[in-house]
Amino acid sequence: MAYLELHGLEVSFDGFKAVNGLDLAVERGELRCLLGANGAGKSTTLDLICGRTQPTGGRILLDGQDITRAPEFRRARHGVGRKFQVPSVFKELTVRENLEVAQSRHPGPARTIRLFPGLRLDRRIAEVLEIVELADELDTRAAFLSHGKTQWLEIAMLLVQDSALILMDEPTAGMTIQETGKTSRIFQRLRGRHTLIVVEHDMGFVREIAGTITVLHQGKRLAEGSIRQVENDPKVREAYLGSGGISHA
Ligand SMILES: Nc1ncnc2c1ncn2[C@@H]1O[C@H](COP(=O)(O)OP(=O)(O)OP(=O)(O)O)[C@@H](O)[C@H]1O
Repeated sequence: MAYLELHGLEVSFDGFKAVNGLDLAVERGELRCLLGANGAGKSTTLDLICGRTQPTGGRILLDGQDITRAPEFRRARHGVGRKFQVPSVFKELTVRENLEVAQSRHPGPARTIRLFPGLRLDRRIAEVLEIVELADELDTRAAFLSHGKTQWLEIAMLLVQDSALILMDEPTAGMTIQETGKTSRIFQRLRGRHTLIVVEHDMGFVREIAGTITVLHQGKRLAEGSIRQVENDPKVREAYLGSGGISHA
């Protein structure tokens, strides 16, 4: 049994099936990319997994437990974390304060380390700051962070909550090439420690990070495999016909 399983998942908005019998299996520690043309159902799939949208059919199993009807807050307690395109950091708080607030929502054992006299930092926060390369911004107010750093802070907020399954919608949108490169390094560090499902249009980024890619089309799984396999899949080529192919999605 895979860590996350979707079986015949379905959601209908006024009769329109945005997700239409979707089957998906993601192993623990995997980094899975979801691709598909506009309107294919990618964001809606993330909404269904995190509980923001209730399905009209099918089942969602997380670590063997049926969470199909579980409310969003309970899924968050089970370790489902969602990062949206618009960051939800507290602009008036510093990086450190944002992480402390995030952690206080899901407190783990208190593990503090001494940085220098008088300043103690939770060990997990210190680890996460290294992962997202924000250790130098500890006392910077979030309002003054660049776009990329704000996105990494939000990822860090999910990490300090020990989210086991992290869902991200276009994490590199609006980033510079350098920021995208750094995001790819961050994701490589997360691989194996967290399970990630990433909706992304930037194919250069997908090439750098992806193991297995799932291509959605009209709310269903159209293809799955390595980047080479999906790029060469005739069904994928046909679905992207007119849009310049998957590399230009
Ligand atoms: N709450 C809603 N009510 C009605 N229709 C919706 C709702 N949410 C999504 N849809 C429709 O469902 C379809 C799938 O939308 P979704 O946002 O999941 O696509 P997507 O693959 O993420 O596309 P994009 O790449 O453009 O973000 C679209 O046709 C969209 O208009």
